[in-house]
Amino acid sequence: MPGIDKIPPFPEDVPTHPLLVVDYQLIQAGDENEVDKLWKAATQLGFWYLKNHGADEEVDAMFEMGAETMALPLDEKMQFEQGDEGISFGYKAAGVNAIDEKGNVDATEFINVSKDDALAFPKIVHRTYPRTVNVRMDATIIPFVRKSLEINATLLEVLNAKLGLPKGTLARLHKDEEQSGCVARVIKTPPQGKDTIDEDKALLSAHTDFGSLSFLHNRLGGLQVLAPCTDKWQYVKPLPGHAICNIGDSLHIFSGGILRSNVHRVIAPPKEQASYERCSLVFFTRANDSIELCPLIEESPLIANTVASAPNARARFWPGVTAKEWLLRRNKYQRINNFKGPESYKASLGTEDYSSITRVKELVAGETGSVQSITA
Ligand SMILES: O=C(O)CCC(=O)C(=O)O
Ligand SMILES: [Fe+2]
Repeated sequence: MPGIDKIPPFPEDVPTHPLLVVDYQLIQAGDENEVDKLWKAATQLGFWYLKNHGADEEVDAMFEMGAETMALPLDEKMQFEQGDEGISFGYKAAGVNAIDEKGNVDATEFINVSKDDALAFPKIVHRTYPRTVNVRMDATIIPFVRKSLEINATLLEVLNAKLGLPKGTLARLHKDEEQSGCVARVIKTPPQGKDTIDEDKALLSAHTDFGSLSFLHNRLGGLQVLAPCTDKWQYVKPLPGHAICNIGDSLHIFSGGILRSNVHRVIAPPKEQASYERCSLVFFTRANDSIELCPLIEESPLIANTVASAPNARARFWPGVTAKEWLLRRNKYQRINNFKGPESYKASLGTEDYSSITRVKELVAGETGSVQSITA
C-alpha cells in the first residue's frame, strides 16, 4: 500500500454515515458529557470515532508489519493458515470464506495475531506466526496489543457503569491474563479497479463483530454501515488519527441488547480510491474463552428489566454457548470447505440474525466431538 499521502482523498460526493466523535482523553478524565456521548453512540448505532487515543505510532507500525507479512510468498503464508476448524489465529488466505448464501468467496487476506500469543511471546500459547510477525512481536505487536487492551478496557469500564453493573464486572469477563479470542488483525484487499465497483460485491460480507469491542483503523474508504431503520448501506469516512470503534455480539448479549452490535461490511473503496490496495487494522477485544454468553441480569436491574420486556429474549440472548464456542462456530461456518448450502452460511451469522442463535445449541450439540477437541 502506498504512503497515505499518495492515496486520493475520500471523495466528497458519496453518501456517508456520520459517527459521533468521542474524545478518549476526556473519557479518561471522567468528563460526563463525553461519557454520555459514548453511551449514546454505543446504544444507538454501536459505532463511533475515537480521537486522542494515543495509539498512532503503534498503529503505523502495525500497518508496516501487515504490509511485510502480506508481501511474503503465498506458500510461506500458507504454512500459517488458520484452517477449517473455526480458529481465527494465523493467516487467512483469500478465497477461503463464503460471503453469501450462494457460496461466493471472499478476496480478502488476514493476518491474525492472538493476544495470548503476543503477551506470552516467545512462549507459544495457541500457534506460531510468519517470520515478519515474530521479528516485530516485541517492538510493534505487543505495544499495539497492550495499548488496544488498555483503551478498550477503559471504554468497557465506562459502559459497565452506565449499564448499572457493579464496578469491574465487565473487566472480570475480559481478563488479559486469561485466554480469549482477543486478536490483532491486518486485512488486505486487492485493488478493485475503477470499473468493477459493484455495490453488492462485498469484500467483507455484511456481519456483526463476534466479540465485545473493536478498535479499527482505516485509511481508505470501503467500510459501510447499515444504520438502524434504514435500508441503504452508507460509507464511514476514514478520518486521520481517529479510530472507528464498535460494539460486538458478546457485549450486545451481556447487556441484553442495550448495546448495539451493528451490521457492517466492506466493499470497494469509493471512486478513485478503488484502484488502490486497501489495508485496515483492527484489535478485537473478546470475552475470556470460558465465559458463558448471557445477559448479566443478576448484576444489573437495568439489564434485567430490559430483557424482561424484550421480545424473543430467550432466543436472542441465551445462545447456550461460551465466548469461545461462539467464535468457533462463526469462523467455522464461514469457511468454504464447510459450506454445504445456504444453511451453512446462516450458521456463520451472529446477532444480526437472531434466529440463527436458536440453532447454535443444535450445531454445537451435533458436533460436540469436534468442538470439544478444539476447546480442550
Ligand atoms: O476493514 C474494515 O474497515 C472493517 C473490518 C471488519 O469489519 C472486520 O474485520 O470485522
Ligand atoms: Fe467487522
